Amino acid sequence: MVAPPDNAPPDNDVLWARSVHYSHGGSPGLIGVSVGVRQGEVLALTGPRGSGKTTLLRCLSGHLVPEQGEIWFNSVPVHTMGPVARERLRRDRFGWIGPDPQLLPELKVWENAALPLLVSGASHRTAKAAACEWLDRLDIGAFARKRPGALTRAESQRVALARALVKEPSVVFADEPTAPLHRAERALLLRTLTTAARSHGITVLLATHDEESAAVADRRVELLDGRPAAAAAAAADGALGANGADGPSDETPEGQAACSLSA
Ligand SMILES: Nc1ncnc2c1ncn2[C@@H]1O[C@H](COP(=O)(O)OP(=O)(O)OP(=O)(O)O)[C@@H](O)[C@H]1O
Repeated sequence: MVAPPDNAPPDNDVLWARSVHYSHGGSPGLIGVSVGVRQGEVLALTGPRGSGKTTLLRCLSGHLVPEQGEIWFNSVPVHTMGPVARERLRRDRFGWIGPDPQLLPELKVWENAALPLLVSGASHRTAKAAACEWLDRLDIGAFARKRPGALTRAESQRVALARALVKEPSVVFADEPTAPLHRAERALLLRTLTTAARSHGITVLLATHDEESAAVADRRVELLDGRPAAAAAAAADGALGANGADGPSDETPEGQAACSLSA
């Protein structure tokens, strides 16, 4: 049997990143971030506005290609994939929900929820059945035949959640999904997301700057100024010296690098 290379990602991490760097038109977005997520885990990415949460989600989900570093999904390198393969990966294995539901007003609610299946070529009947099942689970089945314009913001966000879950993806990326909601609605959406994910073995990466939202996660990773919070604090203290903030963690084995982000 051939031993895996030393730099291979751990088998039990569904998503794994090492020393990811990304800048937006020259201004740093991520500086040497490493993280691993296990299958079925709900991981909160926390940190203040502008700390790099969205940029990290977009790198992990293949929307953005890191300038340096590695991203692996189920031991397959994402950082070396071309745009078509990344697009296919996103379509087939990932779900996404952001702060804005972004429903198509001309489609019925069930059609919005079924979109990921419809664009993948599923039959109308299969897509409708799956969408209606998720809408029922999210307690909005009664709106299936309405247009999004008839829904409240909270109901629309639940449709967006149904759309993210309808293909039962491996990973759901949730970028501040509760941002537009009141407190009670926030709790309901998060409970629904985590219950659905846990019952279906779906991994969730939840970016949030809200402490109460982060509390639903199994584990959390805190970012500050595009770095792991601890590294950012050390850099601010000048404690990292000439190596720079990402120097030491870049040199560590993967496990240590990923764990350095764990709470
Ligand atoms: N498209 C962009 N162009 C230029 N700079 C950007 C762009 N997107 C993000 N940035 C910058 O990158 C840094 C990280 O932003 P990011 O959106 O990833 O943080 P965040 O923690 O998700 O913040 P928020 O909670 O406000 O969305 C910030 O300094 C931000 O201003």
